[in-house]
Amino acid sequence: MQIIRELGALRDAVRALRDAGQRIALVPTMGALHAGHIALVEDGLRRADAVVTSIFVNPMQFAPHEDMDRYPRRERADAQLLEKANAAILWAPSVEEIYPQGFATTVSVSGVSQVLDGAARPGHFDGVATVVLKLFQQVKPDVALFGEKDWQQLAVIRRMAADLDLDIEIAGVPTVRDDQGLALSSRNAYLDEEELASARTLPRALGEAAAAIGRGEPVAGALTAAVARLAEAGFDPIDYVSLRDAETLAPIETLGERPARLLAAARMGNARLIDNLPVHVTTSNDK
Ligand SMILES: Nc1ncnc2c1ncn2[C@@H]1O[C@H](COP(=O)(O)OP(=O)(O)OP(=O)(O)O)[C@@H](O)[C@H]1O
Ligand SMILES: CC(C)(CO)[C@@H](O)C(=O)[O-]
Ligand code: BAL
Repeated sequence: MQIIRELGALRDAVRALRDAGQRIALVPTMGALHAGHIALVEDGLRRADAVVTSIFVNPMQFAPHEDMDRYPRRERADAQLLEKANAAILWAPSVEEIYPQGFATTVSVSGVSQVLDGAARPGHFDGVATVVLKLFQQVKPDVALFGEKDWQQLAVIRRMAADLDLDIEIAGVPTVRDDQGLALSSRNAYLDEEELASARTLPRALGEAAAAIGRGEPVAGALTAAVARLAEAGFDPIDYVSLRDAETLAPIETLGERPARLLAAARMGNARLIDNLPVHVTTSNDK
């Protein structure tokens, strides 16, 4: 695996892959890699011949009070994991390489960027869209893979790709969870054992609410019960637990024809955690 830090070298390496007839997948990350990231690389290798993984802790998507400075950084271990997963290139640029002096452009996807995490973290998705479009321009992948754990991010990127006619397939990869259902996340490293145990209430509360709504119970009651469970487990603040249209993220009060998603964000200790699940109508014949 090549580790590349400069744009000129990246362009040369990508061109060489393309000249060799290879289809290219891009997996953008912020590093501190875990099995969720590796699932993206593995899926990339099923969809393309060569995977480029980027590691870049993007200052533009962090607010000044957020955890940019203490975000876990462990490039050496990350490189070993990627090598083992058969990634072709690790693209690990510096902040100056991505945002040189004078950088002045922002990509802003309205609507889907402004609700939920976009409301809780103003400007966050502008930072994500801007850096992802830059990564797309740098690597020019055939396909780019994103985790469903960050469901809203995936929706923002799909919207951007459609709106800007990007000729790149955007693939969502199912959330990888630990054996008790907690979504793997680099920020789980901020939790001690006790907090980790409490954090596992998040997928359980979402699972129960999704099942209740699927059975036809009132949405508002199911959401209120989930919030109460999270509060009891020690989540504070609970930014949202909300039923949304899976694509537009518009609020939903009753299940209809379009796919629905239940999304939540809440803080446990020093970690702000997010999670989401699909919500399907079930009948008494369903298991
Ligand atoms: N558990 C997971 N399952 C599948 N994909 C994941 C998982 N966790 C992260 N990803 C995906 O990996 C990509 C890079 O995410 P990122 O580097 O921010 O990791 P993270 O674990 O989500 O970190 P954070 O704790 O900062 O949210 C994103 O597309 C994200 O959705
Ligand atoms: C997509 C991304 C790499 C952009 O910085 C980041 O938001 C992430 O890791 O999910
Ligand atoms: N995984 C999303 C990146 C962020 O929280 O900034």
